[in-house]
Amino acid sequence: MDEILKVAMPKGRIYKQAAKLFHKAGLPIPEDLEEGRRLIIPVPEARMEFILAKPVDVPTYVEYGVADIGVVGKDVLMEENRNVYELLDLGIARCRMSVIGLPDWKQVINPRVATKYPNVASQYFREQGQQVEVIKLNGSIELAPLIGLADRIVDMVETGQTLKENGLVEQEEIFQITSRLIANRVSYRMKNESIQRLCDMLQAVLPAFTKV
Ligand SMILES: Nc1ncnc2c1ncn2[C@@H]1O[C@H](COP(=O)(O)OP(=O)(O)OP(=O)(O)O)[C@@H](O)[C@H]1O
Ligand SMILES: O=P(O)(O)OC[C@H]1O[C@H](OP(=O)(O)OP(=O)(O)O)[C@H](O)[C@@H]1O
Repeated sequence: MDEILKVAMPKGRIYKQAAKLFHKAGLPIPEDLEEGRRLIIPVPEARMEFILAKPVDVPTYVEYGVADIGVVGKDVLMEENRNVYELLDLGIARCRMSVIGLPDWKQVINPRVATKYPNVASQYFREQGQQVEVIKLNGSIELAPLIGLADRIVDMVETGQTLKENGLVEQEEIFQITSRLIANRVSYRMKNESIQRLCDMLQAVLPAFTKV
C-alpha cells in the first residue's frame, strides 16, 4: 500500500497534543513542526503529508477532499456542521462549551449573547425555548459582558481561570469538548486500509494516552 494520506492538522493549542499522540502511536511527526513557517510537511516514512491549517478550517479541507483526514475540536465540528465522517475521539484538548455570565445576571427579554460559535449558541437557546440575539465575536469573548456588549456569552471553559480572573461564572454546560479524528467520505472508501490502520494505531495508545 503506497498511497499517501493527507492529514489536516490544526495549528495552535491542539497541535502539540495531537503530535504527541501520533508519536506515541509510532507515527514520526515532528512535535515542533508548527514553530517554522512551512504549511505542508511530508513525512514519507509514515506515508503521510501534514497540512497545517487554522483549526476552524480543518473540516473544510476534509469535506472538500484536499485532506483525507483531519484533527479538530468537537466545538468546531458542531459549529461548522460539515459533511465528514467522525472516526475517533482522541480525548485531547479537553474542555467544555458553556453559557457564562456575571454573577448578578438577571433574565431579560431577548438577551444579547456574544460568542465565537453563533450556530451552537442559536441552536442551544432555540432548544431551551429562549429567544436571544446572537452577536458573533472572534476572540476575547469574556470581554462582552464586562463592557456591556452582551448579557451572556457562550464560550469554552477549561481550567476556569479566564472566568475567575474576569469575575464571571459558568451558568450552564452545553457539551463536553475533545478533539476528534475526521475523514473525507470518499477518502474513507478509497483509502480505507490506510485510514483504518491509522485508527488502529491511534486507538491502541488512546486509553493510556488520555489518562495522563
Ligand atoms: N482553553 C482550552 N482548553 C482546551 N482546549 C481548548 C481550549 N480552547 C480551545 N480549545 C480547543 O482547541 C481548539 C483550537 O483552539 P485555539 O485557541 O488554538 O484556536 P483558535 O483560537 O480558533 O485559533 P486561532 O488562534 O488560529 O484563531 C478549539 O477548537 C478547542 O477544540
Ligand atoms: O478556562 P480556561 O483554562 O481559562 O480556558 C478558557 C479560555 O480559553 C479559550 O480562549 P483562547 O485562549 O483561545 O483565547 P480567545 O478567546 O481570544 O480565542 C476560551 O475561549 C476561553 O477564553
